[in-house]
Amino acid sequence: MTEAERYDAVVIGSGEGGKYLAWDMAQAGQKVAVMERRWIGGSCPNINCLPSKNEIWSAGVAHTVAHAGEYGVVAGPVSVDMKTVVARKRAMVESLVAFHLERYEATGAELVMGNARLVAPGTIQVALNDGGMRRLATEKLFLNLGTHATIPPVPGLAETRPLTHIEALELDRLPAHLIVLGGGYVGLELAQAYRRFGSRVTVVDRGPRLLKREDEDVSDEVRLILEAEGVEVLLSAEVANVEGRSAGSVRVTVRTPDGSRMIEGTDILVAAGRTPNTRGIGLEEAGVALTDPGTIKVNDRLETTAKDVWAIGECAGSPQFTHASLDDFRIIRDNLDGGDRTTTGRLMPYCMFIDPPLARIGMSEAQARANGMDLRVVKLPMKAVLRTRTTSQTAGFMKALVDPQDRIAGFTMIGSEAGEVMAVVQAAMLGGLSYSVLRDAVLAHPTMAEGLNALFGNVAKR
Ligand SMILES: Cc1cc2nc3c(=O)[nH]c(=O)nc-3n(C[C@H](O)[C@H](O)[C@H](O)COP(=O)(O)OP(=O)(O)OC[C@H]3O[C@@H](n4cnc5c(N)ncnc54)[C@H](O)[C@@H]3O)c2cc1C
Ligand SMILES: NC(=O)c1ccc[n+]([C@@H]2O[C@H](COP(=O)([O-])OP(=O)(O)OC[C@H]3O[C@@H](n4cnc5c(N)ncnc54)[C@H](O)[C@@H]3O)[C@@H](O)[C@H]2O)c1
Repeated sequence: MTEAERYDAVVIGSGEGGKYLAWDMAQAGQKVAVMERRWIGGSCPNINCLPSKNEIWSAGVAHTVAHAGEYGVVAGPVSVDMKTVVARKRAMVESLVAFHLERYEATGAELVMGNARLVAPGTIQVALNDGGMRRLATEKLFLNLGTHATIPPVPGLAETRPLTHIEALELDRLPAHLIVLGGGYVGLELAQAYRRFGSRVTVVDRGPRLLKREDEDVSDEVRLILEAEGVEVLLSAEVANVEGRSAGSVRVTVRTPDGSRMIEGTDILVAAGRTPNTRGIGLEEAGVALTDPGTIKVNDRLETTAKDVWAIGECAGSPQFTHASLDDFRIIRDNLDGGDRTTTGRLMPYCMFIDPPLARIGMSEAQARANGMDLRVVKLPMKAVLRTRTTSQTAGFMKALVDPQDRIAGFTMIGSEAGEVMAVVQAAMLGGLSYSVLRDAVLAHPTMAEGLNALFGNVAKR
């Protein structure tokens, strides 16, 4: 066996947090290597966030053009060329990969393309993609392994060769009837996009409502928005079996409270949650314990059960967002620098990119009530925000929770520009400001954020 090459730090997986950590440590003069088996820069730029938002934007353009007449603009019949949709996305991904390669070059972090596994504590073996093997020994090890789409153990499902988000974002043809298994983030974003491209779309979820982490009024509004565009939504629908072949003909038998039903489609997309990439790579043998769902066991400083081994992002059970993985990097970096930062209590915003988008920061109303919190809840329909009258985007609402000390405990918005408006509220929350600051701020007219004046104007005084 060849002697291991020595490194100060090795990162397995070039996801968001891992690559920033590698670049940061390498720039500080350390000898750092990043092992990546496929996606240079991780999932976000290659197969997840940015490719999906790219194609969702194309779908939005199709929708706008199809509805141009409502705005007095005369356009001809609309058709979508999926080959061009995918080509635009691929060009973006290529440019992002090039950007990442430049960062590796500039920082001096070494990118090693291959499949890595731990063969002993602190020793990693990489099966190189272009053949051969390398062994690296490291002082510090960072695991940024990510997750992959879960294929639920539904009889016949795997045999249909279902699409996951990866293949769905590479489709250069339009499915005639796309069945989407799972009404969460991935399922709903892609369901609306494919509906806008021109597919018939049916979403099947076993839960009694969409987006179970959100309040019921939020789930109901999202469902109304999607159904208004012709997306069929089947809830409390347990999938009994699936037959056929995706990209051809699939038959999905579902059991609902109203009895069994068969849905026939041409393609099936599985969007039923994620499974960590933590099995079979020697983690437990090297003292890195896993939790029951297979995420890496970490404390609130993202330290694993093994000495000098940290975990980052989805494989560490962090919230499944790119910005969470990025913040994991900051926590580890600052603690290595003598700081004392933890993941406890961090504010984690998110935005689901259906149109109009759903954004949330802080608590939901249901969470607050379950915690017995004494909160004032205020709501404002988006049609009360005058900007929406100018754009005809009146669907949705804003909702805020205000605590007894007049601080904002949570904010949810379904509406145009929701992610941007949420950032304003987030800044107020981070600053510990009273809700009255947003109620009384002079906000530019007519903007979506201007609605915050009226929303917080509804808070009853104590
Ligand atoms: C369709 C979709 C859309 C999304 N959209 C958004 C969004 O809009 N906004 C948002 O915030 N989040 C979004 N997410 C979630 C987001 O993409 C992830 O939370 C984010 O990319 C963080 O990932 P990570 O850092 O944990 O790991 P990843 O970025 O997944 O990186 C892990 C890397 O490790 C590599 N790897 C794993 N095992 C090995 C091994 N043994 N050897 C070598 N390499 C290995 C993998 O190839 C991968 O590149 C979306 C997810 C999906 C599925
Ligand atoms: N815009 C964003 O930030 C964005 C976009 C996409 C994904 N993501 C992240 O990725 C994560 C994973 O997304 P996801 O959509 O795969 O998971 P999810 O957890 O959001 O939704 C999965 C859905 O599938 C349903 N489901 C599971 N098994 C089923 C079965 N056998 N039959 C019918 N329904 C079933 C669940 O009830 C749930 O509603 C999200 O939680 C999110 O954190 C974020």
